[in-house]
Amino acid sequence: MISQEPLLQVKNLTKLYAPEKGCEAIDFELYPGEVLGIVGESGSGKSTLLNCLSGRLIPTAGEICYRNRDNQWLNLYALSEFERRRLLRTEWGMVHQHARDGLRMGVSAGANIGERLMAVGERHYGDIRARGLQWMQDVELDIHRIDDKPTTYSGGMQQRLQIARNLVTHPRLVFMDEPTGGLDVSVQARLLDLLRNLVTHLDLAVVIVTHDLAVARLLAERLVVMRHGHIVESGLTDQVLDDPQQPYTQLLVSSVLTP
Ligand SMILES: Nc1ncnc2c1ncn2[C@@H]1O[C@H](COP(=O)(O)OP(=O)(O)OP(=O)(O)O)[C@@H](O)[C@H]1O
Repeated sequence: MISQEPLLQVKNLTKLYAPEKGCEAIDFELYPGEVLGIVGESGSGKSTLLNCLSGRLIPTAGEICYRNRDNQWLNLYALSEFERRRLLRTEWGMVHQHARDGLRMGVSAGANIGERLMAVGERHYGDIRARGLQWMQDVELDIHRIDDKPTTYSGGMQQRLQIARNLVTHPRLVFMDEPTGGLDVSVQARLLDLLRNLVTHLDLAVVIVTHDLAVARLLAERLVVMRHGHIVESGLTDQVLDDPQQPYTQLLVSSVLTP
């Protein structure tokens, strides 16, 4: 359900490494429960934008405002780094393309899920363990492997674990960077199905970066198309993909451009 007040407001956001390298003058709003896809060819600025949005890369100009659980508007880069990190652990989640960037590989799967709960103040070992087991089930991981380290998991399993670790604290907003990239096609399809169900079931707001338009079509309600650091087209996913207005989007959709 999309409510009237946005969760995130992005105004004139700019982070440039060189002319047209990075992102420039980005404006959009994200509503609760909405999945926004950011698509574009390699080097168009998708990751730069996502890193700014998720509080991990300080922009050169512009503002990102987030409405928190207490209904207060926070200006992301007016917060201290400590407060931004706290948001990422509590109200937000971040699913990286490479699970090793989002997991602690040296501790068990159960600890990977449990430490997120501890970070939001849970202390009861039995409860933390029970929720770890439940989440392993929810992402279709074998619960008998809860004490194994992620290094012994396959790529697809690691990605499921990373998703469980992120969602266990019931974030309101999750950033995803190519969450199915680098996986086998069959593993990708099952993971996408799982993600779609979780996003709907938990009513999550998501910003997802992908160069795969099939992933965008399946998960995102709305798309922004980036080129050379700018948004060249945006709108409802079906509209953008079925009836692209801009020549660049037309090329992208007809797969003339390689990712
Ligand atoms: N730390 C950096 N220093 C200098 N230039 C950078 C840096 N990070 C990214 N860039 C440049 O900014 C541009 C946008 O990069 P970005 O990673 O945001 O693109 P992308 O759309 O996410 O690409 P991909 O799909 O390949 O990940 C590229 O030209 C890249 O080389």
